[in-house]
This record gives sequence, C-alpha cells and structure tokens, in this order.
Amino acid sequence: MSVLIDNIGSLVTNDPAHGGLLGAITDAAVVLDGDRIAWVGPRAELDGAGADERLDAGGRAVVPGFVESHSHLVFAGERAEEFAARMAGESYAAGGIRSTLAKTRAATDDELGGNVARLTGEYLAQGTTTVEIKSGYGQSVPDERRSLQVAGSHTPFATLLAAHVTPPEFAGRTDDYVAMVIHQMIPACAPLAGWVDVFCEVGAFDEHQSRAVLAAGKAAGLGVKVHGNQLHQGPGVQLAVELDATSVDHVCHTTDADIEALATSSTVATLLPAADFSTRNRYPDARRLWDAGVTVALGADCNPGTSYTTSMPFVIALAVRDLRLSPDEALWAATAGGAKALGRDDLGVLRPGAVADLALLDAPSHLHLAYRPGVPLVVAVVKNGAPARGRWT
Ligand SMILES: N=CN[C@@H](CCC(=O)O)C(=O)O
Ligand SMILES: [Zn+2]
Repeated sequence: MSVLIDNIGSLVTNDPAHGGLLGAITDAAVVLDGDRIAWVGPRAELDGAGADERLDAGGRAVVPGFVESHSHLVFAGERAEEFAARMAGESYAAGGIRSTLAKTRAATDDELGGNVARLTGEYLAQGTTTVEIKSGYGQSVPDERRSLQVAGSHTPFATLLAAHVTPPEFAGRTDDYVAMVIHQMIPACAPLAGWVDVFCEVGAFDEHQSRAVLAAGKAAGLGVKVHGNQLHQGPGVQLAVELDATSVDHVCHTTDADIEALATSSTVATLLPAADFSTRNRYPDARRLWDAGVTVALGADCNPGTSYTTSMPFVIALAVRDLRLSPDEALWAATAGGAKALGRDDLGVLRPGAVADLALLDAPSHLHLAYRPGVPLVVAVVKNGAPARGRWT
C-alpha cells in the first residue's frame, strides 16, 4: 500500500542530498510504499498520481522517528526512593542495580513482557520508532536468556549486558562470575542478541574483566557496546575503540586521548544526558566530541535506576540546553546518530529506500523540540509505513 504524506510545512530528512546537516525541505511531501520511503521532496515537484491513502500534515513539521540505541527495559519494580535519596545528597553507585536484579529474577515472563510493552508504548507515543533493549538485570544464564527472549519479542535490537553487576551468589568473586559469563552465559545467549555489553566502571567491572567479556562476545559473533566513563575517568572509551565497538555509551569523563581515539575510530559516542540529569552526574563534553569529529548519538537510557524516562524530546532539550549541541545537531544525534549506534543507515533518515518511520510535530519546525521542553509535541507517528499513533488532520 502507498501513502502520501502531504502539506508538510518543514521536513527533516537527514539526507545530505537536500543540503545541510538535516537535509531540511520546506513545503514538502513524502510518499511511502509498504514499509519503505518511496519519494521525498518539495510538494511542487510531487507527481500526485496514485497514492492509496493521503495524510495531511497541516503545514506542521515532520521528522524521522527517533532511534533509541540504549535502553534497559527488561526489569521489575522501580527505585523512586533511591532517586529521592539522591536528590537529598546521596550519590549514585552501581549497587542499586542489585535491588532491580532481585525483583527481576522473581518476576514472571509475563510481568517482564508487560513492562517492556508499557515502556515501548511510551517511547512510540513520543516519536521513538526504534528501541534497542539490553538484558542485564538477570546475571545468570537462565535469567539473561529469558531477558533477551522478552526483549526480542519487542525489538530486533537486543543486547546481552552480560557484565552489569556481580550477582549476590558471586559476591567477592567477580573473576569467577566473569569466567561463568565467558564459558556459559555468552555461548547460551549469543544466538538471542546482536551485541555484548559491559559496565566498565569503578565498583562494577575493571578493564581486564571488561576486555575478557567483550572479547568472548566478539568471538561468539556479537557486536560490541560498552558502558564507559560514566561515573569516573577510566578505560572504557579506549577499550571500546580497541575492540572496534559499535558504540561507547555515557562518555561523561574523558581525556584528550579519549576524544582523539574516538575521533579516529568508527565507534559512536552515545550520550545519555537524562541519566546525568537524574544522578546529578557530570554531563559529557558533547561540544568537544562533536567538534573533534566524533559521531555522536543521543539516547534516553530508560532504566529504573539512573534514568526512568522514555522521552527522546526531553533528551533533545537537555542536549541543547546543557550539552550545548545546536537543535539541528541534537535532532540528528537522536535520529541518524542513534541509527549509526545500531550499525544502520536506513533508519533515522527519510530518503528513498529507507525504513518509513517518522513523527508529526504539532509545531512549525523541529526547533520546538528544545524550545518547548516538556510539551507533548509528537501528535502522530508512522512506523514501518503504517500509522501507529495519533491523528493527522
Ligand atoms: N550504568 C549502568 N547501567 C544503567 C543503570 C542501571 C541501574 O542503575 O539500574 C545506566 O545505563 O545508567
Ligand atoms: Zn545503560
């Protein structure tokens, strides 16, 4: 089936063929054919014949669907008390993950799946059409396997976060846990995931342990992702570059050498400012990363500990206000940048042949995403070529 999206006041394509970072077109139209984009351009050049359905954007803005490349949706329970304590002065520590681990292990598959459905629904309603989902609150072979099975029924982008926290049965024996991950968990879970990930951080996994887990995942055919340099300066960024990771995520504490290493690599720096907002952590130096030529993605990092939000528009507003990206750079990083952090060039872009995922904003341009923080501007969403949420005029 073909769909004409007509009367778009301002269209962001992310296709350099239309000029500038965002390939923006005013007074535009888009034609969809099945789940792909068939045509994009100024309305004046549209050959109007023959679409099966017409959606009218009413002169408002259309952007590519947001691409969330970092989330932890397979969990049970919540940690509002921990958040309140942090706001009263406690600092964030990796140990909070263990309380979610206990609740996740005790939950049924249906409870976990229901929570993922609720949260992916929230993402979609706010314009996010692609969501990567990590495991990581199981930390045993059966619990990581079922976490990935639950994730895989909601997304094609599932990541085995094999080394998130040392589980209680391995307390004081992190090296033994790492050995179990390498010899048992990765072989059992690799068929269910696209990437392996580790939390390389003080109090979680050190450089040696992280390298061993990532190398084993890579040898099992998985791509590599790293939680790196979130809370402290550390080896995560360099390790990610060394292992040709698809992305290194957080990247809040960096040296000149870290930025130089990223700039000369194909590893994406995925910035998660909602986690820094919610932990009062240092924000990443996005301006320096971008200006050095690093490929930057933005994600919401939805999880019950550091970032219980599914709002990519909120993340864009933070990135503009506090990370000092321009509104154009922030939108690119939340769409095309997120796609690169998933190794894809046919998501987060509106050009012929790309996946037909887009969002209608009740605004004259994408600038309003940061200009009107907290306002639900996404009023309709198309996913895989089909209207998925909201109303067109
Ligand atoms: N940093 C490690 N993992 C998550 C937080 C997990 C949690 O606190 O439950 C993150 O991306 O911020
Ligand atoms: Zn994370």
